Amino acid sequence: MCFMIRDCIGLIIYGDFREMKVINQGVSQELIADVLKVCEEFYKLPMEELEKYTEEEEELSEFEPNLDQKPKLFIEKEYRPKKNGKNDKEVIFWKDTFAHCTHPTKEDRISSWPEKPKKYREVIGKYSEGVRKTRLKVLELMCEGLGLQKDHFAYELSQIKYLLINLYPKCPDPTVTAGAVEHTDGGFINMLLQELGELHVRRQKNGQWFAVEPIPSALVCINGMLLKVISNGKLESGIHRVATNSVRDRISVGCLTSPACNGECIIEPAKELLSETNPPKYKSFSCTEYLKIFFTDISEFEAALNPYKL
Ligand SMILES: O=C(O)CCC(=O)C(=O)O
Ligand SMILES: [Fe+2]
Repeated sequence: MCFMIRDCIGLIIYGDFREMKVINQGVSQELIADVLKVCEEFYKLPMEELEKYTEEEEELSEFEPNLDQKPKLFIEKEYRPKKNGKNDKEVIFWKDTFAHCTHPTKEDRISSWPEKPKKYREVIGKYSEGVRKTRLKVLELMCEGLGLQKDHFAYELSQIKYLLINLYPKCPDPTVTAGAVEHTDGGFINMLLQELGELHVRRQKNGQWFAVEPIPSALVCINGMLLKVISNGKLESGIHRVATNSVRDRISVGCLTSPACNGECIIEPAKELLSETNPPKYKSFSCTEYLKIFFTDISEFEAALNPYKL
């Protein structure tokens, strides 16, 4: 289904509203091309340069973005088989990820971003600002659709803006590797820039997977689990996975929006949505506590929500 809505943002929405693409969204095609170029150049830097951002024994699953998050690079140095927690099958993970906070784009924060490639700070700064505006708009539209105040996600709930630059190197045998195994994202919304396909999402109704074809200058929005909580189950979280390919390196850039992880932020179904006929499906919980479960329990897609279900 594809339709245009106010302010010329176009949303291409897949059946059950868990994934959609945003077009005409205020981040120009030139800027998108610059972002992909600068990300590609980043990963081509000499290893000594890249290693400035790696921390020994750091696992991707352990990261907890906070406002002071320094840039970190998670490299699959050996690309060796690991267990996929969900079904215990061995898969070779085939992805490196460079991650850092992007907003507010304060001087001291930007000074921790890479100085190389030369245009990294300028291009990523511009892009994150553009995506921030689009993301606010999309969240406002979701509020409108749900019947919430349009600033429901503003402030504390969307304090963390996190950028993930994923590199999936071309792979000799895509049948034994996974770019990303099936998962749901933990925050509210992930706005993804992808130049090549390989992203697949799963239909809730029949469990079938289908490929999300890239559209130049479109961002793919994936609902995270917390959106399910705030909407009291009305919006589903998007289950997705990434395959690898043997032809070209693939780069994707995710912009995640999550609540503050300062131990104080409380997540709960929006009170305006609750009634006798729509009682809360989740109790209130601390975002920090939830994230700990999210990063450790991968036994089910939504395992992190289990303790809070009513
Ligand atoms: O590379 C992609 O298309 C998706 C990456 C992803 O799932 C994520 O950043 O959470
Ligand atoms: Fe994801």
